[in-house]
Amino acid sequence: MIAKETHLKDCFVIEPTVFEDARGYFFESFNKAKFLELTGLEVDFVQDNQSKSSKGVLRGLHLQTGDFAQAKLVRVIEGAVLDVCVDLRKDSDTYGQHLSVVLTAANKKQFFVPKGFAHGFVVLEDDTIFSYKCDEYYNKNSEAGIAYNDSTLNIDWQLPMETLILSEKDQALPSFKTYSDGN
Ligand SMILES: Cc1cn([C@H]2C[C@H](O)[C@@H](COP(=O)(O)OP(=O)(O)O[C@H]3O[C@@H](C)C(=O)[C@@H](O)[C@H]3O)O2)c(=O)[nH]c1=O
Repeated sequence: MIAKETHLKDCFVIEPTVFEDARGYFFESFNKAKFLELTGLEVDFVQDNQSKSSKGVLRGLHLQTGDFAQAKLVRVIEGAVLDVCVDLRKDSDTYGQHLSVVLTAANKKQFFVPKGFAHGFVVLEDDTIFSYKCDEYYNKNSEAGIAYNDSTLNIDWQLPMETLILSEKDQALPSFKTYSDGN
């Protein structure tokens, strides 16, 4: 397993060691001790989530605030996504900057999104299954988000904007400025 640092502090791209043989493959999808050794971060995951989406579905940009802020370790089990996180830590040198990583079933990459980041992904293949671990429980009242198409963030989602499929909730998310002014 390797953990690659990124330009956003505490954000890591994890590449597991994959053992292939005549039966197929095996890899450790999470190992708390190795994660600590490689990243220096101690995480205590308490909830696992899984979603399935068609090509063009965009989920995000989401976060939970306050006591329910979540760090997430995300990956793709089937299909492919462009995964994006945005640094919303006001004391961070990279506040407002984002990072995009292509996660696929084939590359088996994982993305560690720390607390204090908004997170989202766009689905690049039909029947994509997305899976992630969270270090805090879901709390509806702590949910927040930022519009995926915010002009300040200017995220390249790699698919034509008019083909994207969003939930009603995600279509109503505020701009980066509106969110930042209130938090
Ligand atoms: C996130 C979540 C949702 N739900 C419920 C609420 C709702 O009825 C239904 C679907 O929720 P959503 O539309 O918010 O699902 P979704 O848009 O997939 O939300 C997820 O998006 C990605 C980008 C993230 O980073 C996640 O943290 C999470 O916010 O599932 C839970 O019961 N537990 C959870 O942890």
